[in-house]
Amino acid sequence: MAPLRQAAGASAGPQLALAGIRKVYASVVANDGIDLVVQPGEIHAILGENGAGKSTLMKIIYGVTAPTAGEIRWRGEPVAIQSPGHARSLGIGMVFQHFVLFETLTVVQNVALALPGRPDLQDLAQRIDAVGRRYGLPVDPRRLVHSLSVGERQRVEIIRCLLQNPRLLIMDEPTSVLTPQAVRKLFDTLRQLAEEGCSILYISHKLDEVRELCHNATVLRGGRVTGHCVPARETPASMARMMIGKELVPCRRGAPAAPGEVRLALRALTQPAQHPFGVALRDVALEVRAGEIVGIAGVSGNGQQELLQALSGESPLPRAAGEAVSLEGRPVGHLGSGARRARGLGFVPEERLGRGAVPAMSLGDNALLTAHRQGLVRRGLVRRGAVRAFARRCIDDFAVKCAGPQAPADALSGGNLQKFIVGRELLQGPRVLVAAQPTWGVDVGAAAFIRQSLIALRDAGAALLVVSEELDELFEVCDRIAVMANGRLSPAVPVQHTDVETIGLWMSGMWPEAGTAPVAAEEVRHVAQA
Ligand SMILES: Nc1ncnc2c1ncn2[C@@H]1O[C@H](COP(=O)(O)OP(=O)(O)OP(=O)(O)O)[C@@H](O)[C@H]1O
Repeated sequence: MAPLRQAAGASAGPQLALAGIRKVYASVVANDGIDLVVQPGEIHAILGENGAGKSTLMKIIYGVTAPTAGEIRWRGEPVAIQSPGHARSLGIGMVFQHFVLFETLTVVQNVALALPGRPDLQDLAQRIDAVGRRYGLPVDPRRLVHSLSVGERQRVEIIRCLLQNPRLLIMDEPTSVLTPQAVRKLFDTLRQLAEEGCSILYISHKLDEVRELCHNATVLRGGRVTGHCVPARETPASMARMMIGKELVPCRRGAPAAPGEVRLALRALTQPAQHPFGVALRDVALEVRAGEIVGIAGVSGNGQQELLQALSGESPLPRAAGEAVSLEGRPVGHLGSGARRARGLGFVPEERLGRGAVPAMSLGDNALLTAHRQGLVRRGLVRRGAVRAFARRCIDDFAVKCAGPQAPADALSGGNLQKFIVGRELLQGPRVLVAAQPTWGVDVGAAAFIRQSLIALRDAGAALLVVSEELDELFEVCDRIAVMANGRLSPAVPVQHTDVETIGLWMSGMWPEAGTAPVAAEEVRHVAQA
């Protein structure tokens, strides 16, 4: 662990001071009298369960939304931040969880769009190079964004902020899409920035990372500040306790039941890239049996999205050949998503707003979209009472914080909507469940609960395929793990025969071919270095 450093320039007076910040949405008090002080050079974590009010507070600081009451002091002066442009002019930058870059433009064109006036592109490219070198964020300004990895795209976002010389950088869940190596690099950059006096507000559910990086932390619960701590003096478990107000129950995975019959099979699934930036699937083969959870690891952008589309049948583009995907021995590759769901497939997509749920529709109507076979429709008529009751069960069983089944999906915090979508699929008792990033953006308590629910579904005899970028999560819930790299899928190996390091190395596409003995991490590294 990196040694705890004192925030640089802590004596210069606060960079940011919030007093009594309150934000009321129609039916929810999202922030309720929040006080927060951030010193120059301080890396300050904001911790809290899903729906605690973290994003709302950051949106207020970045001028996206106005507080209902309270005072913001920026470098000692009271200020009303009117817009993100105003925030940037003050020296406040924000890197959003979902990057906002134009894929068909180059790096330098993207950066130019965020700067005032019409900067000279050649001069700007040199400045990008210079900032990249200074902070260890190498990226070629002439490259098109679509050709960059997620880690490189994040570098572009950070460079874009740095070119505006921020005094405060807000980072919302910055590591959720990064490889462990990219996380190390990001932390080096953030520490360097802090040493130069830039303050950083850091939102994350990954408590071990918070412990390693952040000088101080403020804990929110129910829109209020409920605690402060120095993360280096805490454990992830003690911080989780502060966040959720009780002891975190670790996930328990008993011995797997002997797996039963093959429920989901992929056979020689090959398909060309479906758009210029897509990935071709090459000879993908996999079997998932009743009573087991198979995980698919890999860095995003290696064909996972294409694989998920081939599995769900959602893609409007030509589908796979029928026999390439089969459910319980019957070919379904040619069928659409409705027909597959009718055969017992449940699906939790990666993208919750837009794919997992229709933003403007109520939770009840969103439940109806995939669960209508659960007695919610009779003789072609929607049974409104049954719809409400089903949505209510999802809300209660999965502790979704919301105003009720009538709440629109886009009024929920990210983590709460994720819990609702997972609940909706699990409560249908699917025979096969395909789940992509099931705990993405979900707080530690809810993530443990979701993982336990996946294991319970396995123990009830379902076959589960979990696609996740979080290796720890895959090792916690899965019986076997495969790796996706460049459109190919490795053999699925039992978790007890592999480790995080080996799977991490397989992500570069180097794994032993089927039929040969599993290769240890040491050997793969040796080959990779040769
Ligand atoms: N536009 C909105 N309209 C109505 N309610 C909202 C809106 N945005 C947020 N809320 C509510 O405000 C509360 C706080 O949400 P916020 O997104 O700030 O939480 P969070 O701590 O960032 O959660 P997460 O970790 O899940 O992202 C939640 O109850 C949420 O439902």
